[in-house]
Amino acid sequence: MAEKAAMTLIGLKKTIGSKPIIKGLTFEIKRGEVFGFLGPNGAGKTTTIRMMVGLMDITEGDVLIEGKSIKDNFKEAVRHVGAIVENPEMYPFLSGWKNLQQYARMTEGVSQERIKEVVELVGLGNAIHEKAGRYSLGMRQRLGIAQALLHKPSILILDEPTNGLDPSGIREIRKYIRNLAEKENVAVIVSSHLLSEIELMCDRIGIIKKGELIAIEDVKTVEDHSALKDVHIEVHPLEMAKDYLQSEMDQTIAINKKELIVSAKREDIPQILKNLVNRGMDVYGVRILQSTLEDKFFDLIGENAIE
Ligand SMILES: Nc1ncnc2c1ncn2[C@@H]1O[C@H](COP(=O)(O)OP(=O)(O)OP(=O)(O)O)[C@@H](O)[C@H]1O
Repeated sequence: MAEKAAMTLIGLKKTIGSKPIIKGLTFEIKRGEVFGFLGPNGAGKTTTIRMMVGLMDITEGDVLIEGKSIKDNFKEAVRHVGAIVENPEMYPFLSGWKNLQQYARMTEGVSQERIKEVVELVGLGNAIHEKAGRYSLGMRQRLGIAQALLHKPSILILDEPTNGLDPSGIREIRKYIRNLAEKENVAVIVSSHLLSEIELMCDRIGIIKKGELIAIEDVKTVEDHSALKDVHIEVHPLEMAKDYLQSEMDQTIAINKKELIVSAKREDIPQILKNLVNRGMDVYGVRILQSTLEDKFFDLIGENAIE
């Protein structure tokens, strides 16, 4: 999986007029990982991405791509980048295949073999021979990704790739993005203002708010079985269960409507339930509440997520 950094941001800043838009971003993205760049509208994702790909001047700091500074060594640096920042340009009256060939002609060293390979990677199959103008939004996105991959970049940057897609389109894009991070060992950066749309495709998510990076979260953190969790137990009689567990477990137990809320480790739950049942109490249900990445996201960016 993840290895050396494909892209490094060092104290990246952007000021427009006298307004600081990006206030010093420092982080790195490794090959083989899908990195989510998440933040509410106006947080500064597009501005950062435009600097990452050289579409906008950097006010201060730098972006290194495969170790090359985009400021000092622009040509060498952007050679490694494939990106879709605005809607991918394509000729609607040409097939997807012809579109790719057209593009390949303008790009150095792209073989016919490579075109076949990228079509395979994004799963366009036979649809590649249909006119691009008839493609669904999801298919257009995939053709755009194929195009961005032609020159074998080590970083692929997609600004809001799930925007406007329906749930099945999002599922498809997710599958192909994961697939190409693994098969092509590229670093993929996807931006979004909706956690739910990118959570399942990312290895890590960087959260940006008002031009600052406020957290980087591992998405696939292994569940910690020794951590205390709020266990909600629907049991009858409630008071009897409460008294029993309080004296037995020596801890405060809360009551929420018909449920007890016990703070316990996962491994202790079976014994707690057995004890209740053995003492003649009826257990109707058990739920474990754990804080999700979503809770964390809202905690971090605050209630006014959309500003
Ligand atoms: N040319 C500009 N002049 C002045 N302010 C700008 C300019 N471009 C962007 N901004 C401001 O910079 C901030 C960040 O914008 P940016 O488009 O990068 O955010 P974003 O996170 O990509 O949001 P969205 O999801 O809405 O695209 C916003 O407050 C925006 O108004």
